[in-house]
Amino acid sequence: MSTRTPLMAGNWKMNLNHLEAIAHVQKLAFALTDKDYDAVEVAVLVPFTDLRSVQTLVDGDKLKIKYGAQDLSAHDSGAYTGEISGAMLSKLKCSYVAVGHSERRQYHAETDEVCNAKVKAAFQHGLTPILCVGEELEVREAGNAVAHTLTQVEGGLKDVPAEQAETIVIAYEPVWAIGTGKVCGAEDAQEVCAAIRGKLAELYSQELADKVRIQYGGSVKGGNVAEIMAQADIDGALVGGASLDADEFVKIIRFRDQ
Ligand SMILES: O=C[C@H](O)COP(=O)(O)O
Repeated sequence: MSTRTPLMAGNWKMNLNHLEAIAHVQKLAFALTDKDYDAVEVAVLVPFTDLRSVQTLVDGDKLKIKYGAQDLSAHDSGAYTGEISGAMLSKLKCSYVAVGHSERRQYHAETDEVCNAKVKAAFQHGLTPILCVGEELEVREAGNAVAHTLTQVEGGLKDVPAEQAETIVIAYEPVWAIGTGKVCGAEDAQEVCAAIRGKLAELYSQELADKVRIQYGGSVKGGNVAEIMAQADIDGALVGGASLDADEFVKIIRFRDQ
């Protein structure tokens, strides 16, 4: 049986200002119990402008909710207007940072090379990257979902040493299932997640592959999370829309009760 602790991460995307963020995290914290935290790791990936507020709340109330950002710069510092470095996120005690979310790849032209540089920057600053991968609809329809996704995994991990790679989180998010209400069938998601684990074994070792947490993302809700989490190679969810509703996100965290 897997010893991987499930990671349920809410990606708020560009939602909730710093005041709304406090209210939302307080609501989550009020609902969650030690039993929840013993079974599942809970994280929120928030807009940069929310980080300080969330940090203050988490620190002040000694909350067990982890937090992080949705992107970081590949650079450490310098003339990169509008960018936020890994060092800055680390200073705010972020645990996680998403890298290569499909919305970054699509709207900001992030390539596998850029994602690879960001994965390295995250590790360099003590952050755990959540590397997002997944195919567009036409790629799936052409039968190339696995090959496409594995290319992204390999590209994102290029020259990343094993001692870092073993702590990465990979989120498999088929682009056509994001925010559309169309969930990837649990068996289809398992097929790709198993292939990702196989690729990690090929690139590193089976022992390392067995340690890495692989999330599924794409229209996850309380009503479908149990079936997704029942798959052998799925170790959590990266949740967009449903994470903005505290009650729904709590249901996802309590997937064993659904
Ligand atoms: O990062 C989260 C994913 O993009 C999934 O978003 P969604 O749950 O709204 O489909």
